[in-house]
Amino acid sequence: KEKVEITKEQQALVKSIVDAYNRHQIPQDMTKKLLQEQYSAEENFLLLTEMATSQVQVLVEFTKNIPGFLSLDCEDQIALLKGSAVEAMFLRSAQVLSKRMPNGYTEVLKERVRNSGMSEEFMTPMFNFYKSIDELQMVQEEQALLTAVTILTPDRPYVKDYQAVERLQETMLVVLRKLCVLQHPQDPQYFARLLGRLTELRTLNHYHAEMLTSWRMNDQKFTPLLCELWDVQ
Ligand SMILES: CC(C)NC(=O)n1c(-c2ccccc2)cc2c1CN(S(=O)(=O)c1cccs1)CC2
Repeated sequence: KEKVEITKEQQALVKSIVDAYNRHQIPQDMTKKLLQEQYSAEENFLLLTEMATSQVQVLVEFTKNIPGFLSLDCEDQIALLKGSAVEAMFLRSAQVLSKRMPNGYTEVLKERVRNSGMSEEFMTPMFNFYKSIDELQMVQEEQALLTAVTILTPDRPYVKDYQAVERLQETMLVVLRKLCVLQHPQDPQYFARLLGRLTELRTLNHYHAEMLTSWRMNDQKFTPLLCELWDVQ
């Protein structure tokens, strides 16, 4: 039986990342707004725009707290944020949905997302992803570390110092694997399943790019931040 030990410094690393992850949550009132009275597709779209824009700001703050991130080359920091923003948004969305919310809230939230002018063809992969994350019932340490691992993916476009990013990601993966072994002793495949979600997440990048071009409401407006991030308009 493998004896898994988390070192003091690894504990400190997890603590700083989880604190950052909890400090930088999307304002609850935003998700509550989605739960209030019946909205039209246009209003749902606007709410998602607002939430996604807020999520990008939250993502930047969270990323700055990943130990070692700010020591990376500045242009690589931008390349990592730009390259992981969509995946981080879908991961955060899945984590919002897998939270224990008062019964019925989750369904209402899903209904609003479904009725936001998005083409049906993207609903299936997106909701399949949400379901596969929910099934994992991740604890907050795993959620925070998985988000950090996603951001620190070295093979994003325009990353120059691949090795530096790979070293940081490796540090996160070593700790995440230990946490999974300790948290899910009965499921030795848990860590592997967690990494499998990252592969599924990458496929959503492709759908997202098509989503943007195929948005049914032709007069939809994204915020300047989202346009900058996604190279649209
Ligand atoms: C929690 C936040 C980050 N999630 C969010 O904004 N969602 C959610 C979502 C999922 C579960 C619960 C609550 C919300 C579904 C979708 C988005 C955003 N995108 S988007 O960024 O492409 C977009 C931006 C503007 C128009 S469309 C479309 C799909």
